[in-house]
Amino acid sequence: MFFSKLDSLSNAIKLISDNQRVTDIEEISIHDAHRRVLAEDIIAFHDSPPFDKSAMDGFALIAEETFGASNSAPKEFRIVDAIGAGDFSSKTVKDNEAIVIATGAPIPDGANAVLMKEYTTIDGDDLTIYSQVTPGENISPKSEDIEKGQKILDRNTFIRYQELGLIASAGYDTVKVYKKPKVKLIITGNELVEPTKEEIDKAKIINSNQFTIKAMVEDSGAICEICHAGDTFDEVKDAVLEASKDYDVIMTTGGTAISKGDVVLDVVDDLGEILFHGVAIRPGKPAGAGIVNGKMVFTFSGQPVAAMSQFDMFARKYLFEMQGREFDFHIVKRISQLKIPSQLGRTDFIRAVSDDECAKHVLNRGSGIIRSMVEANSYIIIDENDEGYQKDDLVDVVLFDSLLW
Ligand SMILES: Nc1nc2c(c(=O)[nH]1)N[C@H]1C(S)=C(S)[C@@H](COP(=O)(O)OP(=O)(O)OC[C@H]3O[C@@H](n4cnc5c(N)ncnc54)[C@H](O)[C@@H]3O)O[C@H]1N2
Ligand code: MOO
Repeated sequence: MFFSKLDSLSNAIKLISDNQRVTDIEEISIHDAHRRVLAEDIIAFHDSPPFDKSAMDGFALIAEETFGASNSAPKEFRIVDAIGAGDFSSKTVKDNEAIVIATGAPIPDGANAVLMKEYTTIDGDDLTIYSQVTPGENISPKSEDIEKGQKILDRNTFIRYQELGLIASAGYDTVKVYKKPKVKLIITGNELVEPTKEEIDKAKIINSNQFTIKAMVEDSGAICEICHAGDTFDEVKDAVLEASKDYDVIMTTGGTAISKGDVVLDVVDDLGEILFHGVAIRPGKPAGAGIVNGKMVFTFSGQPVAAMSQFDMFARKYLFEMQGREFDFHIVKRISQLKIPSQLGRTDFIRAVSDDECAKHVLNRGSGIIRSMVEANSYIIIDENDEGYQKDDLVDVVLFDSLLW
């Protein structure tokens, strides 16, 4: 595998989407449904509010009886009952009568408005009012928020806190959502060591990909378990085969290039089918993907920045769409503060610091410079048909924040 022919980024993405799978559906408590994706339409079981309710603390009365009331022309009413939230009154309000009512309590029969307490004085059961109200004033009508039987949310809606409130008010204590995909992250490389404050042995490298890629998986709504395989064909093969039985998606890092020991794609080829290996992108050219046991396998580079960029280019969309959630890069236009050279026929994802107007790419662009990803808040994307940009050209930018689950 010598990368003599590279797939275009768009073709590689298409090969993945042609093999898109969706997770099963599970029914979970609404307590656990925050940031999940609905796998059913939500049809309201109840009206909300379920009755005409008072929006203020005050007095339920007949609006027409208050007409003309003012500070200089107060009017007198008689208090005949009092209700708090959770109570209701069995009395019917008649002319010149009022019922003390709390915010949230049901409007009693006969009344058609609530006068706020601030515009009244009380002496025993005698109420003096100093303001008029119009019919319907300070009443939240039944079903103004949700109507029983109405479809209030569509399948595939992402459940934020706002949707949770609506779903609960509609009467759902459980909800059907897409299962979180289970991802096995297989880290290859005998040179890798765990983070340590001690001196690191010669030729060893701290395994940072296990942290970045796992976190990116979790940032895409999925669950990630890590395993460490060695570098040999058999070790990687065992790990991939095992993972393909119990996990929905497999990701590997390392061993994607062409030197001895870069066995990952050989394993995919042996166990299943390679969809692509080698893409006209920078960083991350040796990116690959394949199918083993019906499961998507993403093979990322060992180089930390290449692996993160490859995840963004290929895996994020796959994980989102597995859970019924659409994903596309949200491109915004920015003015490039620097000249950016690129090569025709290759798509570049260039780390950049962008604000509301401008983008400035990070100068140290090596695929091992994790700090460049930390400094950056965005990618400038240079299409394969562009040869780069001059200073002050408008460029396509994707903000990292727009990629998150
Ligand atoms: N002759 C060629 N050589 C290379 C090519 C090429 O086209 N022709 N492509 C280069 C590109 S681009 C990349 S990217 C890398 C990809 O290499 P591998 O995927 O085979 O990765 P490794 O060789 O295993 O490791 C590369 C580098 O990354 C470090 N590494 C590996 N795993 C981790 C980890 N879990 N955490 C942190 N760092 C890790 C590893 O120690 C190496 O330093 O190939 C180029 N070569
Ligand atoms: O992606 Mo490689 O890291 O382009 O050098």
